Amino acid sequence: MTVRIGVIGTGMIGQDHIRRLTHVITGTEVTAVCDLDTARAEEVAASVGARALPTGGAVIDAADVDAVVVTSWGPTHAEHVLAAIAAGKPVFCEKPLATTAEDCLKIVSAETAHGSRLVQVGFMRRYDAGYREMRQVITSGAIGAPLMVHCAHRNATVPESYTSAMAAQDTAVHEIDVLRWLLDDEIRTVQVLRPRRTSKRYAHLQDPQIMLFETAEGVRIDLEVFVNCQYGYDIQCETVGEEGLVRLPDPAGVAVRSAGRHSTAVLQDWKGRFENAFDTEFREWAETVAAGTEPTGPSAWDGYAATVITDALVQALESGEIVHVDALKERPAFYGGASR
Ligand SMILES: NC(=O)C1=CN([C@@H]2O[C@H](COP(=O)(O)OP(=O)(O)OC[C@H]3O[C@@H](n4cnc5c(N)ncnc54)[C@H](O)[C@@H]3O)[C@@H](O)[C@H]2O)C=CC1
Ligand SMILES: O=C1[C@@H](O)[C@H](O)[C@@H](O)[C@H](O)[C@H]1O
Repeated sequence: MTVRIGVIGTGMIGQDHIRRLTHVITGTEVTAVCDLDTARAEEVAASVGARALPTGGAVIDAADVDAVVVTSWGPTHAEHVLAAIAAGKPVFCEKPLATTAEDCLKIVSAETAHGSRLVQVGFMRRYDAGYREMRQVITSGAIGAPLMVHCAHRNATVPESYTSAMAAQDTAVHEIDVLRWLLDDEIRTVQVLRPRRTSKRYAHLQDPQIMLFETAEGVRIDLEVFVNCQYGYDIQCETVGEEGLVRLPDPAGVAVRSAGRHSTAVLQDWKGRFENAFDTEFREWAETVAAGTEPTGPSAWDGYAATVITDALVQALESGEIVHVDALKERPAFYGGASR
């Protein structure tokens, strides 16, 4: 069976996912798209033989759409995800699930009332081969109980519209999800340290930031977010346990020896770094849609937890204090039972 997909939002990542669903993944086709920029939607639709429809609602309700991909701006996600649940259609929503915890909870309630999972959130790092292997090592017990995790999330540059709060909402949100999943643990406190600001970027921006987390099990996590590091896109993660450690590999690249130097290239953006992860993410999601089974990736609950924790980080950035993530509710049985 070919899964017929409707895509809401044909901007940067929407176009990348449409390419993926058309040319990389087998068993999927994009049949309908929409965008506020109708000319862009028409152009993208024509390039893959799809129809451009006027609104997200029209895409969701279309008879030739079996499942929906939401790649519009974050504040519009909740509306589209809720409409897809009301239509009983599987929906893959790029991060964030919603920009407020309240909207995330509306989605959780709607999905729970529907009675089975329909929503998957686009936290693609769970599909990265390195993170998957790291999780296997941790769960196998090979390094003993995890004690500390050291992470870095560096982007070469960001546009001027990027704000200090986005270091949590847009960037660290990926670590928040992948760390909860890696450790099978919940983040309970957060703190943000403000190092000297880089002079290479905008005066309004606190960059870099050091985020500190403590989990329910007492694991301490430090995360450097530096979104104007200049030299490239660099993701680091090292988990230290009682009996050893496991470190994320750098992406493979040829080693060049020339002019007295031995070097390998550093990737420049997330598209290249996580390309294989995005492919696997969509392949596995489409398989569940084709089989009529529940999605197995990050759930609406994970989307909710990520939003609550990023809210706490923004509060911690402003106050300089340790913030307890008290707002996070207990995970319902529908999503796998009580979190710690
Ligand atoms: N997983 C990841 O690593 C990444 C995820 N993202 C997420 O993907 C989403 C989209 O980001 P980009 O593609 O970078 O943004 P973008 O601005 O390039 O594209 C968004 C598109 O959505 C359209 N749009 C906005 N509201 C709409 C609505 N109600 N109906 C139809 N179209 C609408 C806009 O006109 C625009 O063309 C964001 O939520 C972002 O956080 C973005 C980059 C990487
Ligand atoms: O999701 C992403 C962007 O929105 C964000 O701006 C970047 O910092 C992340 O590295 C990327 O994965």
